[in-house]
Amino acid sequence: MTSPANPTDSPVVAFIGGGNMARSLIGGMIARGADPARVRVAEPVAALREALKTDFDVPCFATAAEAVEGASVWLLAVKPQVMRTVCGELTPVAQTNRPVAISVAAGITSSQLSNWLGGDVAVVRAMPNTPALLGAGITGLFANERTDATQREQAATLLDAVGPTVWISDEAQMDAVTAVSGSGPAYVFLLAEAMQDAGVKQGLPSDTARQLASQTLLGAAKMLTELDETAAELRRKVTSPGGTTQAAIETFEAGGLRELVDRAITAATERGRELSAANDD
Ligand SMILES: NC(=O)C1=CN([C@@H]2O[C@H](COP(=O)(O)OP(=O)(O)OC[C@H]3O[C@@H](n4cnc5c(N)ncnc54)[C@H](O)[C@@H]3O)[C@@H](O)[C@H]2O)C=CC1
Ligand SMILES: O=C(O)[C@@H]1CCC=N1
Repeated sequence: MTSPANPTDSPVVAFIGGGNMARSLIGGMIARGADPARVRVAEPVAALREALKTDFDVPCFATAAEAVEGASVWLLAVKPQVMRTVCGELTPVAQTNRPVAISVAAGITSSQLSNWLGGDVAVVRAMPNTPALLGAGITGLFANERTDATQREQAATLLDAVGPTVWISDEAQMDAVTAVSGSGPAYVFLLAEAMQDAGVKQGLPSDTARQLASQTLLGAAKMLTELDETAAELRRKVTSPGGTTQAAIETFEAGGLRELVDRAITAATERGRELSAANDD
């Protein structure tokens, strides 16, 4: 988080839900200098509250109503399936205090969130990912028409603490953002698992295979983000004609990797739409 000249200039942020995604965001914010006293967390699971207190020294509460006391920014980080109930608990205070509600929930739309919080509420949808924990996340953002410039700035500043942010002007695209970058780390972890397992099958010790696969993914990601070359160009530079890479790439292409990735991302995008539809009246 950008360090304000006076730490009390930063808004008090209430996290509703202290699970995996909240933990990644809180960890990233604290590592970048956010004041733990200005981050409040509602989490019903006592063990998760204890871990958040121990690791980040943030005040934790069993209920959402306690956590939002004095908070002008709410970060809703519960599962899509329980979002409506959680918003229902917060409706009176949302209508009185007029916070900006930032939701990281997949699929749930800004109009659903605004309605569930009593109507006419400033809502920002954010789709971060778990590399946020290491400050290496990326977040897609969408703001509804009720948000003002200060609230959009607050949302962007909060998420900028854990990696770059990208504003989306068409809310319908948030499901595609979710499918590419929200869920994306899991695809990379799946690839890492498969590379490690295949390396072990070819005779490498497990630790060695893990180190080789992990550092290769890190190095390739650094080239993708730091060099001014496309993924296709970088791939071609590894692929010597008639060499080992060509043998592997041809196997991937023959196996339909591109179509498989397309089908996977289409399925994730559609699941986002279903999560929204399942929560409509
Ligand atoms: N895990 C990920 O990589 C990402 C998750 N998201 C979104 O983040 C949200 C949370 O996902 P995860 O952190 O993975 O799930 P999670 O299950 O780890 O965390 C949700 C937490 O909410 C708590 N909770 C349930 N009812 C509550 C209530 N009434 N008040 C306060 N807290 C309550 C649960 O005890 C749980 O710890 C989801 O909506 C998901 O779509 C978005 C981007 C990436
Ligand atoms: O799997 C999910 O639904 C959430 C949203 C993006 C990553 N995890």
